[in-house]
Amino acid sequence: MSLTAGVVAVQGDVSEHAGAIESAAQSHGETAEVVEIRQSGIVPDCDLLAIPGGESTTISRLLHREGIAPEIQEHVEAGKPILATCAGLIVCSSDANDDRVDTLDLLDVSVKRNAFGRQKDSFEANLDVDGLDDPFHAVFIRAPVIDEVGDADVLASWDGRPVAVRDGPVLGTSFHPELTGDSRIHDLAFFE
Ligand SMILES: NC(=O)CC[C@H](N)C(=O)O
Repeated sequence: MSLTAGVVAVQGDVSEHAGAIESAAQSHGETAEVVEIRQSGIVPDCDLLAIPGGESTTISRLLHREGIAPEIQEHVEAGKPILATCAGLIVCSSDANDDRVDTLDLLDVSVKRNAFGRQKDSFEANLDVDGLDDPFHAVFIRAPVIDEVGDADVLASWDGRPVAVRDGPVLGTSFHPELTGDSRIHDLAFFE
C-alpha cells in the first residue's frame, strides 16, 4: 500500500521535500504519493507531513486562515509523524518569541527567529545526529535558534546549540535537510 505524504505548500522547498520523502520511503520498500497542502481537507488523509522552510509569519497565517492548523494538531494527536524544517520548526514550536507567529505548540521548544543571522550569514556544517551512523551535511539559511528545550529530545547540536529536536511524532530541524540529496533525516522522521 502506498503512503500519502502531505507537504505544506504555502512556500519553500516543496519538490525537494517530496523527492526526499519518496527516496526515504523507497529505502523501506514503501511507496509514497506526495500531495501538496494549501487548503483544509487534505491533511486528514495524510500518513505523514512535512512543513518546509519559508517565512514562518506567512506560513502560520495561512495555516490558521485556511483551517489547516487544527488538522495538523489532530494529525499529531493521532500519533502520525511530522518533519518540520526551519520556518516549519518555528511554526510547530511552543513559543516563537514573535507575536506574528501563532505557533501550533506541537514541539516543546522555544525558538528565536533568524538568530543564527541574516541571509549573508547562512552556513553549512557537518552534524552528528542521534540515530545516524555518519555526519549529516546541513544547510542553515536564516535559521532559528532553539533556545529552550522542554519535554523534547535533542538529536543534534551545532556550536553548543540544539539544531534538531524530537517531541514524540514531531521532528524539527533548524536547518534544511531537503537541500543536499540526503534523505536520512526524512527517514528518521517518518520511518524510524
Ligand atoms: N529558511 C527559513 O525557513 C528561514 C525562516 C525564516 N527566517 C523565518 O523566521 O520564518
